[in-house]
Formats: sequence, structure tokens, C-alpha cells
Amino acid sequence: DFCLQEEDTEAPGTSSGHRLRQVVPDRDAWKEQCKNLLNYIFECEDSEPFRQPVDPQNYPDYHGIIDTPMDFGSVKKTLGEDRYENPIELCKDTRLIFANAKAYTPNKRSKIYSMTLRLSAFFEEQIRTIISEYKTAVKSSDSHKRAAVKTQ
Ligand SMILES: O=C(NCC1CC1)N1CCN(C(=O)c2cccs2)CC1
Repeated sequence: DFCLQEEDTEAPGTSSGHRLRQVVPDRDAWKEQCKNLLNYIFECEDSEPFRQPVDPQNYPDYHGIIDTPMDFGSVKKTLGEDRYENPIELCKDTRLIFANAKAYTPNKRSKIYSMTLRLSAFFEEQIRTIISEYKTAVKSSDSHKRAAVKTQ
């Protein structure tokens, strides 16, 4: 992992001359990665029933069965408004979309429900790397903080 050297705590380019370029994992990279993943999902035909909230006019029993409705438009909006602290929170809301469809469907062979199975498989494949890299970056930035404290 990365550890701050003594001179690294000074402002870059100080009297000690050139500095080794630090490669520090970016703990904010997950946001753009999730935005791109959501955009890709929005392009998928399988996401069509899940891009906006369910209209109770069309499914009057929906809100009696589903306690916490969720859709990709809401996830995208929450992300865009910086109301997710990390990709784990986004993953939790997205999994709710799939769990709601599984809870609501009258039949596991229904067309709309079958769309969530493909979508969910793709989402889980993609989000695992985003979360893994985020957790690594957080650990690394924590060690940077510990190292910096030691040098004070
Ligand atoms: O009306 C919508 N979505 C809003 C529309 C896109 C403007 N949906 C239908 C019911 N839902 C289901 O999950 C299932 C139905 C049948 C088996 S599952 C959620 C999506």
C-alpha cells in the first residue's frame, strides 16, 4: 500500500526538488463509474419498466404489496444530487428494484420479472468491481491519514 514519505508531507515541488509521482487510488471514482453503469442500464430494453416509479393507476395493488418502491430514475437522481455517500448505498437501492419485482410478480415466468433477472445478473457483475476498488481506495486513504499523523 502507499505510505507518505517524510518529504511528501511538504507542498509539492518544494526545495527538495522533483517528487515521485504518487499513485493514490481515487476514492471518488465510484461516482462516475456508477453514472456510466446506470446510463448503460437505461440503454437496455430490459430496464424499460424500471426507469420510472410504478403508477398506482396501472397497478392499484402495487403499493399495498411493495413497502419501498424504487426505480432506476430515482437511483440516477439520488446519485446526481450527491445523496449517495458510497457505491454500497447505490447497490442497496438497485437491489431493491429487483427484490420488489420478485415480491410483486404473480409468476416467476412473467415477462417483466424475467427482465429483472438479466438486468440483475449484469448489474451484479459490474458493481462488484466498483465496490471492490472503492473499498481499496478507502483503506489506502486511511493509511495515508495514519502515515501523515505519524509524521506530525
Ligand atoms: O409499471 C411499472 N413501471 C412503471 C412504468 C415504466 C413506467 N412496472 C410494472 C410492475 N412492476 C413489476 O415489477 C412487475 C409487474 C409484473 C411482474 S413484476 C414494476 C414495473
